[in-house]
Amino acid sequence: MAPVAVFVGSPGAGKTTVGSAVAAALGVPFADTDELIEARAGKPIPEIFFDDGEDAFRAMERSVIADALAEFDGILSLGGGAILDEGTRALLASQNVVYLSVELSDAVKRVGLGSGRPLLAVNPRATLKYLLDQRRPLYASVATHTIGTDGREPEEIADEVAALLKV
Ligand SMILES: Nc1ncnc2c1ncn2[C@@H]1O[C@H](COP(=O)(O)OP(=O)(O)O)[C@@H](O)[C@H]1O
Ligand SMILES: O=C(O)C1=C[C@@H](OP(=O)(O)O)[C@@H](O)[C@H](O)C1
Ligand SMILES: [Mg+2]
Repeated sequence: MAPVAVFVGSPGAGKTTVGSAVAAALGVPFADTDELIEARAGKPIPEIFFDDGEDAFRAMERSVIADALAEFDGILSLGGGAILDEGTRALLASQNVVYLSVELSDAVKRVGLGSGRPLLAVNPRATLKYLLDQRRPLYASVATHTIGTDGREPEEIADEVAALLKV
């Protein structure tokens, strides 16, 4: 058993929103690793970062992703930083990976002032610029499909990805 597809991309790329819509369109289950991590840790992501630190979060993320890749048969959306971990990138090598790309301006608009992303709690625009510059090559290195999302509605993107995965 393995996921139908795994979604990667920056915070604000739409992994959670589009991944869930694609799962609904294909009639398969949806899971988001951020939710799986919160369930395993028994606390929200900002608390994990605050109490345990980013390294502990990444280790838990790698373990949750490894389990989901072995057991879960649906659409799996990852957190935006999952690909920073070399072990996680190695796990993705044999998977169908959809990279939702987004440029800075749309990413900033989408994450807005929303809470729940501890890395973007202070100066979100500058932080997102740094994250995007650092991570773009890593997203590209694990991607089997790259889908641009700038200026597009989630429904349109989900239709394109669902059609791609149906073939
Ligand atoms: N293509 C899009 N256009 C406009 N808003 C979007 C788009 N994709 C997602 N959003 C909105 O942006 C926010 C972040 O989306 P989310 O799916 O949580 O992204 P991610 O999981 O990649 O961080 C949500 O409020 C969502 O409704
Ligand atoms: O970019 C990151 O490092 C993170 C992105 C978040 O997921 P989203 O990309 O779904 O916002 C979440 O995993 C955590 O806050 C760390
Ligand atoms: Mg998400």
